[in-house]
Amino acid sequence: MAAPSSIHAFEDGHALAASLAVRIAEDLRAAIEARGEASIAVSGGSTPKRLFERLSHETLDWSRVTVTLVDERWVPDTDERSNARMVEALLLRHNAADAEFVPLYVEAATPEAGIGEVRARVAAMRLPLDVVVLGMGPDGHTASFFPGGDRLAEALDIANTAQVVPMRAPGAGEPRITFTLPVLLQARSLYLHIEGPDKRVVLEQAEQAGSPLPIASVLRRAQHLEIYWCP
Ligand SMILES: O=C1O[C@H](COP(=O)(O)O)[C@@H](O)[C@H](O)[C@H]1O
Repeated sequence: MAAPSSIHAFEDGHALAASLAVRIAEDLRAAIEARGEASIAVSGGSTPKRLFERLSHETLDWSRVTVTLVDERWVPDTDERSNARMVEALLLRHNAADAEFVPLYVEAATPEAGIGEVRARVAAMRLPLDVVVLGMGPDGHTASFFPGGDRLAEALDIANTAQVVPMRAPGAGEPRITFTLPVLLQARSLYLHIEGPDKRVVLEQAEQAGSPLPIASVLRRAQHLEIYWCP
């Protein structure tokens, strides 16, 4: 692997979530101290649930924090598949209820039709993001960088100036929208949160030279990546 990365292994998901929540809260407090505000982009899927629960109890000035997602499924937040729905249900409550949320879904039939509005939302955010927490699917996708994605090359292009792009892929279910790799890599703190032995195997495959797995692009390009894992 070309990029420096650190792996933090925990005995279970509870210990991992407790530790990562403390770490993220430190990052957010430091950003508020330095710039008066903080931003975080989190992943969807099932893995971050415990993390969101722990993070929502962290004590910091959440009214100065903007929360968004690294990617979204093109469904409204009334849909069980919505990543925003999970963030709203598990993260934006308790102490974190005061945070501002910037969803990546807008009311449009397709991500291609809604991309202009989403880009305007994202343009209103101060970049770089302070914290990005990536996940990874068993197929090696991260954010919505799916194997076989119709815009995968565009999304992974380090020279791409677009901040978000639509994405469709055989393994993605519904159409998606995703932050591009350059935006995610610019984060001041970049984490990868994965759980389970199968995902550790996928990670090891991605670490092999020339791996075509989308997560391998993150491993190769990240200036510094903190990997949080438990069996
Ligand atoms: O669809 C998605 O999947 C990945 C991984 O999800 P998990 O359920 O295996 O934890 C997630 O990182 C991504 O944000 C999400 O849109």
